[in-house]
Amino acid sequence: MSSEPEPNNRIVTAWRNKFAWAIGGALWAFRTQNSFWVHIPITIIVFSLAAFLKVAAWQWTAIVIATMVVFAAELLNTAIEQLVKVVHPEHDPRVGRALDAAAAAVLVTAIGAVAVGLLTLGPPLLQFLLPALWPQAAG
Ligand SMILES: Nc1ncnc2c1ncn2[C@@H]1O[C@H](COP(=O)(O)OP(=O)(O)OP(=O)(O)O)[C@@H](O)[C@H]1O
Repeated sequence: MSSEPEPNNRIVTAWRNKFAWAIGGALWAFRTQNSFWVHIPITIIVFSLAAFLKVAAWQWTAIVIATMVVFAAELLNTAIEQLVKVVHPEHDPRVGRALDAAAAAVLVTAIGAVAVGLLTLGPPLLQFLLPALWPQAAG
C-alpha cells in the first residue's frame, strides 16, 4: 500500500494552498500597507452608495471592475516594493525609476476608478439630491 496521496487529492491540496497563500498575502498587505487604509474605506463608501442608489447591473459591473483593478495594481506595487527592500535595499536610480513606474501604474488605475465612480454614481446621485436641495427644479 502506497502513502502517496491520490492525484485528485494532490490537486485539491495544491489549489487549497494557492488560495491560502493568496488570501494570506492580501491580508498581510491590507494590515501593513497604509495605501489600503485609504482604498478600503473608499471602497466601502462607494459600494454602500451604489447599493443605496440602487444602480443598474452595468454600473455595478463597472464599479467592481474599476475597484478590483486598483486593488490588484496596489498589491503588485506592494510586491515590487517588498522585493526591492530585500533584493536591492541600497539606493539606485534605476530601482527608483522602477518603483516610480509601479507607483504610477497605481495612480493610473485610481484615476480610472474616480472617472468610473463619477460616471456611474454622479447622475443617480444628482437625481437623488436635486429634488431635496432644489424642490422647484423637480417640478
Ligand atoms: N532602493 C531604492 N533606490 C532608489 N530609489 C528608491 C529605492 N527605494 C525607494 N526609492 C524611492 O522612494 C520611493 C518610495 O519607495 P517606497 O518603497 O519606500 O514606497 P512607499 O510607498 O513609501 O513604501 P512603504 O510605505 O511600504 O515604505 C520610490 O518610488 C522611489 O522613488
